Amino acid sequence: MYTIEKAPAKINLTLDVLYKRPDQYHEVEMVMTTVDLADRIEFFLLEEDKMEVTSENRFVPNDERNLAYRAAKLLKERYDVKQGVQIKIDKQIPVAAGLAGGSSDAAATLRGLNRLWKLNLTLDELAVLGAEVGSDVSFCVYNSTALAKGRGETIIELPPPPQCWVILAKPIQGVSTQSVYQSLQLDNIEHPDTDGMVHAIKQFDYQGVCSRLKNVLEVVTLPKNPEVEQIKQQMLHSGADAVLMSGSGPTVFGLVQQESRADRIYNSLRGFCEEVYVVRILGCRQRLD
Ligand SMILES: C[C@](O)(CO)[C@H](O)COP(=O)(O)OP(=O)(O)OC[C@H]1O[C@@H](n2ccc(N)nc2=O)[C@H](O)[C@@H]1O
Ligand SMILES: Nc1ncnc2c1ncn2[C@@H]1O[C@H](COP(=O)(O)OP(=O)(O)OP(=O)(O)O)[C@@H](O)[C@H]1O
Repeated sequence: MYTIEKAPAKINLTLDVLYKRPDQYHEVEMVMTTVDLADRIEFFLLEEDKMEVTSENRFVPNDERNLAYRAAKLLKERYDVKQGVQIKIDKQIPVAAGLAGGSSDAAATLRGLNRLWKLNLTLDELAVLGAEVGSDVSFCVYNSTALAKGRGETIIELPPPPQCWVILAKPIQGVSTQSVYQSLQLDNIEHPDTDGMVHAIKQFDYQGVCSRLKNVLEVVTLPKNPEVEQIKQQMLHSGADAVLMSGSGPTVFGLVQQESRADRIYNSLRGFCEEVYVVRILGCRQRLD
């Protein structure tokens, strides 16, 4: 028996931090959506009681540190599954990029194994489990567009944003999410207009979405990674309607409506940025195979 799942990347249209919680996490409000840059994950049923995870990507651990492995272990233990699984990750999403690649692999593993092991859990149940693996995993279980609250695990789904092209560019140096949150000064934050962003999405207002892109973690990541600001400026100079760093960075995304402009931005970035992608917004729940 065998099944397959796609694990798409997410981008943050807004990211706000409200306060630091007693559990050391930060209370956040974020509007997130998905794009069609995705890892592809295969799951092979093993009658033997063992789990394996493999990926050709040298930055992805092939052991219990892998978030897909952690998700599988959690599901197996919680539902006392006696069968095993071999998980093969075809990594397409850049690692440590702010695109939730590992979280999306974990979420895809919950969906895939729910089928393979015939557990019949709902997406809502998988999302609750996902929160135990990481803050972004619950969002990735649904693969839609959502307002995320709490430490990221409280998901209020939204309609997809107006369709557009998304140019993603990742500087070489990855970023540690933990160190970005730790370095954030909470007393001087300029907060995004989260309600306005939600309204713009509901109204299908592309300009409204563009004018409200904001991520409070930029103030930490940008000074330490000058390439991020350079890429933002280059994208704007080449015709992007709006640009923002995703998550804790360092990936920058730009939005445009015309394909020709997306191509122009892509070509203008290829000189000084190795990893550049032109993708579409997915933004709604779908069966992704
Ligand atoms: C930056 C974002 O990707 C935006 O979507 C998320 O907030 C981070 O999600 P994630 O990578 O799944 O985060 P986790 O793996 O749960 O946590 C990594 C580290 O980030 C910090 N962290 C994360 C989420 C949160 N709401 N507050 C935090 O302070 C914590 O120090 C934690 O140890
Ligand atoms: N399946 C996986 N794919 C990618 N990285 C993984 C995976 N499992 C564990 N990791 C580890 O997690 C770290 C962060 O990787 P990931 O690509 O998820 O970061 P990210 O895109 O910044 O995540 P987020 O946006 O949720 O903060 C990597 O350094 C890697 O060692």
